[in-house]
Amino acid sequence: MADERAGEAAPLPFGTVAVVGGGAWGTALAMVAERAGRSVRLWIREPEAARAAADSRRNPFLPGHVIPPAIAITSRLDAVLHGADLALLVIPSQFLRRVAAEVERQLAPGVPVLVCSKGIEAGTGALMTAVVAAEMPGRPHAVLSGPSFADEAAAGQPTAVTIAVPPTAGGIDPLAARLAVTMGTATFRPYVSDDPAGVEVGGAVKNVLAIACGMAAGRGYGSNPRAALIARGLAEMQRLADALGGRRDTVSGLAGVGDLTLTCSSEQSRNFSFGKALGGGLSIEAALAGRTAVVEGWANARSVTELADRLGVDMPICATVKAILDGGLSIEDAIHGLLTRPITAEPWALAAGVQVPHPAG
Ligand SMILES: NC(=O)c1ccc[n+]([C@@H]2O[C@H](COP(=O)([O-])OP(=O)(O)OC[C@H]3O[C@@H](n4cnc5c(N)ncnc54)[C@H](O)[C@@H]3O)[C@@H](O)[C@H]2O)c1
Ligand SMILES: O=P(O)(O)OC[C@H](O)CO
Repeated sequence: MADERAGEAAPLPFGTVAVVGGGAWGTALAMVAERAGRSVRLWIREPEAARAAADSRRNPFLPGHVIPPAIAITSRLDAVLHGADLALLVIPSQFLRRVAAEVERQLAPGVPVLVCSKGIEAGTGALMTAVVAAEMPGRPHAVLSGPSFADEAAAGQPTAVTIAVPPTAGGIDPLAARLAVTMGTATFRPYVSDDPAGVEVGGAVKNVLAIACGMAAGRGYGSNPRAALIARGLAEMQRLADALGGRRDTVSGLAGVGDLTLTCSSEQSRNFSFGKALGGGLSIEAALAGRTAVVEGWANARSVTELADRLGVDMPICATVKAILDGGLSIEDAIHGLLTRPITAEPWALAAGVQVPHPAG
């Protein structure tokens, strides 16, 4: 049988990539793009840190890695964006709006942006692509998410992610394939999707659930509670994705189950280790002390829960993490509260319309 794709031109990669955000993930993605053969510039916000990284080829946010000399590093946003034909936005979720607005003023019209932040904005409840759509009206955009510790991606360990572009009438927008070939290498494999909402919900909610798993580990709990939090957390992701117009099935993929299992089961996760410190008895201040790296789940426990409340979506684990972080609930009371909720059925049974018998008394 003839290959239906025979004769189709392969998507062309973008040649010059501006990476806006010089934390661990921005630096790792700059290294991935350089490895893929792109001309790469990296924007580090703090001038002194940018100068030091340009000289030493090291970034304290991503210790243990040497940044290839071919990657230009500067704190001048105009220099990074000038002549770029793709910009990656790799900014902590609560700062993305301001940076996106600044990039919009300096980036040539029509140049696409790939959002690599994970989170939901506090106050507005906006997904990261909604923030970009608002601050960069009409600009083509996509989101990259999935199970990807910066350290391992920078080291060239096999990593798979999802790149999602808003749907078009004709299937997956060709921009997704162009972005995939721009970033893809034999060790970094993007899959494409037309469901940014589903992908983004996975990336935002897993941060909160990783804090919950960390808290359980810090309390000395073993594998049963962690598996329960992962599986029931997935149900919360599915409900939120659904309510935001995404697909439940998307959260079964890399950006949902993939990232959830990664961050909920590894001490490498900043969210998990923050939760573990709290579970071990540290105060929030003590658990955050000395950290320069972002703990997205801390702000996102609130933004996810507020969004869920507004949409009428039941997300008891995320709400519990928020209540603990707000200081109103002890971890013991939280666990008791989650385990003694009214009996319910698993999500597929509920989706099939199964009636749940209420316990007597
Ligand atoms: N680190 C990872 O392994 C990883 C992997 C995938 C996705 N992400 C996501 O990437 C995003 C960036 O995280 P990271 O790990 O690169 O950050 P990081 O914790 O390594 O570094 C913090 C970053 O925040 C920047 N920053 C601090 N204050 C700022 C402000 N007011 N305005 C703009 N920027 C400010 C700093 O310059 C620095 O680049 C997050 O949404 C994170 O969830 C991280
Ligand atoms: O270290 P964390 O918890 O911020 O997780 C990093 C990445 O999001 C993992 O995919």
